[in-house]
Amino acid sequence: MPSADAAPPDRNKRAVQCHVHKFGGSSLADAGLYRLAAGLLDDQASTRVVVVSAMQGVTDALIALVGSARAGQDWAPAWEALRQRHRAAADALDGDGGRALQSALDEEFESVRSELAAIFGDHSDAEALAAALPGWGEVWSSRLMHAALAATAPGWLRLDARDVLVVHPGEMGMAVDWSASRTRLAEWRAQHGSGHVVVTGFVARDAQGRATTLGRNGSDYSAAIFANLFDADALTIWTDVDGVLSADPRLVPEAVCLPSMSYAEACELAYFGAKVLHPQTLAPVQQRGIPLWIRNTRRPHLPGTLISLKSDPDGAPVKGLSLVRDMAIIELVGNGMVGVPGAAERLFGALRGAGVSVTMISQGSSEHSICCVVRADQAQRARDAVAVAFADAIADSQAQGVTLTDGIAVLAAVGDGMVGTPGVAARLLGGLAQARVNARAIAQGAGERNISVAIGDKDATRALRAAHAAFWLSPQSLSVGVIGPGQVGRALLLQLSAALPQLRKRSGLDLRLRALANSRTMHLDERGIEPADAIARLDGGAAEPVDLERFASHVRGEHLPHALIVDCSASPAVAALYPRWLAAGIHVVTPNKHAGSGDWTRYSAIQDASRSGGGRFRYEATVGAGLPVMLTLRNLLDTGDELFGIDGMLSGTLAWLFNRFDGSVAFSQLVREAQALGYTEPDPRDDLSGLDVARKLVILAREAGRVLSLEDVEVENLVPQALRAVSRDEFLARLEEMDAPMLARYREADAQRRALRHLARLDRDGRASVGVVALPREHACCHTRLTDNLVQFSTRRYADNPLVVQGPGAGPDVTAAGVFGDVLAIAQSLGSPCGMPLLHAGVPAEAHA
Ligand SMILES: NC(=O)C1=CN([C@@H]2O[C@H](COP(=O)(O)OP(=O)(O)OC[C@H]3O[C@@H](n4cnc5c(N)ncnc54)[C@H](O)[C@@H]3O)[C@@H](O)[C@H]2O)C=CC1
Ligand SMILES: N[C@@H](CC=O)C(=O)O
Repeated sequence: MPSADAAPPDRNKRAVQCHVHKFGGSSLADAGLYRLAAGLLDDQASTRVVVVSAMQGVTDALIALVGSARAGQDWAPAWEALRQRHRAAADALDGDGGRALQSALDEEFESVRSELAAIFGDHSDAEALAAALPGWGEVWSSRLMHAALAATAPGWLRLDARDVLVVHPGEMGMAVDWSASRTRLAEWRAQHGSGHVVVTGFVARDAQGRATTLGRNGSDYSAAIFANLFDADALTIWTDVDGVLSADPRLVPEAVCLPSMSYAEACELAYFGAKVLHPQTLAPVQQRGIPLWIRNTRRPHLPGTLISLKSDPDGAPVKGLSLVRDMAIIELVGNGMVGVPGAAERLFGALRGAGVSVTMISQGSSEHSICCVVRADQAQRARDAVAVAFADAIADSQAQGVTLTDGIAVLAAVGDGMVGTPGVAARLLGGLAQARVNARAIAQGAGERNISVAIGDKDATRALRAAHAAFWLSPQSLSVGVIGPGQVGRALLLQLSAALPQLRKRSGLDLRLRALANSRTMHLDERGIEPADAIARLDGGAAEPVDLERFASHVRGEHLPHALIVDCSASPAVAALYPRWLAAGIHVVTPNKHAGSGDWTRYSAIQDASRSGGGRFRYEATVGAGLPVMLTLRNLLDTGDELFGIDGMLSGTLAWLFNRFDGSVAFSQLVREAQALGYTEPDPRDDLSGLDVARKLVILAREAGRVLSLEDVEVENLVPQALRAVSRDEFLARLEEMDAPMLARYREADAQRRALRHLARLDRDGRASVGVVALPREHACCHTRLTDNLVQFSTRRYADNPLVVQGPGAGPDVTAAGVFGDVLAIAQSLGSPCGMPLLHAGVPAEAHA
């Protein structure tokens, strides 16, 4: 684009003299929207210039009309439909204003009818008419906008850009003849005055005086050209998005609207696929330093994005990410190219000759190969041209050949803040690596404003989301799924709901509940569910039948850096899925004891998957609920201590029952109370049979490196034989059958001044046992309260006087707190790879209409 004269004026030094506003077709779909647009021009600029696109869909309709006329088809019905649409809008906008607007439109529609007839009849002017005809939409639109504005304030002028704007075809699209256009505008203003003006976008005149258009996206370009010609202080492009977003929000739900960016950043993003701005648009405003706002017509209360000389000074290294799909890599490999001048020139000369545009270039310092990325639809042509150019070198074996790899996309990270900031590429490539996306080629210019990575097109969305997460989200962002909102799961959701705002604020921990499942249904949510409302969703219309495979892949997602599943069920079937989840990189936290105490092969698979770089596995709450039992054991062992034995009380339910049971209240009634308080397992027989405690002992023993399984534990079962095999409901109905034997046992112990306590023991030689013991009343275990667990670790360091962990060992709240602690431990261990600031500024994309 040829240079516009005049240096950028200092626009901060004076009040706004002239503000150019541009409305796109999406903002001008009907009469109501014209009025809405007119109502937005409430700035105090002394001159307001409004550049309009055609009504939504009209340019496409005109192009289709030209196509029909060329093909000899009947174009009249479509022409009439277009006319009626404009008449209706004119009627609504200019109802009482006489016939002036209608007759002007009628006259112009008649001109279009004649032009279509000429194209249909293959008149000698047909080509020129066909090129200019799509521009009529802007002419009509300017009339409608003029009517809408005239109703709000008098004195609006209307300028047909074809009267002043002179253009000629250039290498990069239509180029402006600035001098001729400026002179013509001055003449026009001298003739019409310098009031507020409505201008047709998209249209112009060529050097021969023929009407033409600026090509696709030409209306934004027109607005920038007129901002330059009017020497405006500001240009606002009103559109249907809130501004320039950090990434395409259809692909990245987390995309944010950027408050500001530099021309250079906007240009890079525009070149690399951000649809909101065409690169050509920027040059006329950049040359005169005119600030450009992108704002949403339907949400004018939002500030939009300001594009100006300066970048946002918030220090964020990357402003936006863009993706170009449907690309291919052309690679030339050759030993004979090493150190030989001119190979690159020959290659790019060949591509130029074939009319192929190169999007990205990458060459290793060995010069052994050079690759470039081109559009897929030009790839074969590009390959053939390079093969011909290097035919002699290939014949001489100086070059090995030219390869074409299709199915490529280019992901670009753009930002002025990248200049001189170490670690940007590391974060980008680290994000891609985490999402298991392979970088096929990488390019960064010495300008350091853009890092481009060629990737497989099938990975494009995943890559974009991963890269976005790497720059915009806290590295401690976790996508969370919760299974089993029963007693513990519910308590956890409430704790999450209460703690999350503070956690986010104080420590940058960003836990997003995105999935919830019970044994029947699940609810998956892309953006995140408020935990306190989550359970209601399982019964709502958005719930679906549970499918834990889909559940896990949703939680794993692609746009959050980490994923975590919390299993609050007591299901062995769910525990069986842990190895797969961990291997897929999903962290697992659980109070479910089946994984830690179940089948040895599965236990080993879980530990292996976790150790070999998959997700992390934490299950502190399986023993002692919220007490730091496992943590204490791990610390002892990790610091070199040696475990001799473990003994104590490991059941909250049994501790509570034996603390309360004094013969005055039936044992069965106490069991029912314990169940109602949420202390028991879903089936209380797991507690009463000693199985639950046996599981805990196995978990601790394995944590200490012992190979112990449930079958190895000697277990005393308190459940009468007749109740062991019946259903859970029948067991609960017949609970009273436990009363007599338990009362007898209590009386026998009481007679000996002893108290009943349920104890677990793991010996130095590996023997494990659990059961009820009548202890002297002075024994430490008889001085516990409520659900207290008491766990004694005898070790080399704590040989004479064991280390004791004591406190409440059951109940939804304390268990949930233990689970939450594990979640936080994992989240806190996920650090930023290179410690650079993230970009938090901006309006979240969820705010988008
Ligand atoms: N209650 C307590 O004090 C403690 C409990 N635990 C453990 O916490 C877990 C939960 O206990 P509670 O909340 O008391 O049990 P609960 O019976 O109240 O809740 C279990 C939940 O798991 C869901 N569920 C069961 N099978 C499922 C499957 N196959 N798929 C998806 N969801 C399934 C159920 O729908 C229910 O929502 C158990 O593993 C228990 O051993 C651990 C320490 C203490
Ligand atoms: N039912 C268990 C709950 C904790 O694991 C118990 O009572 O200890």
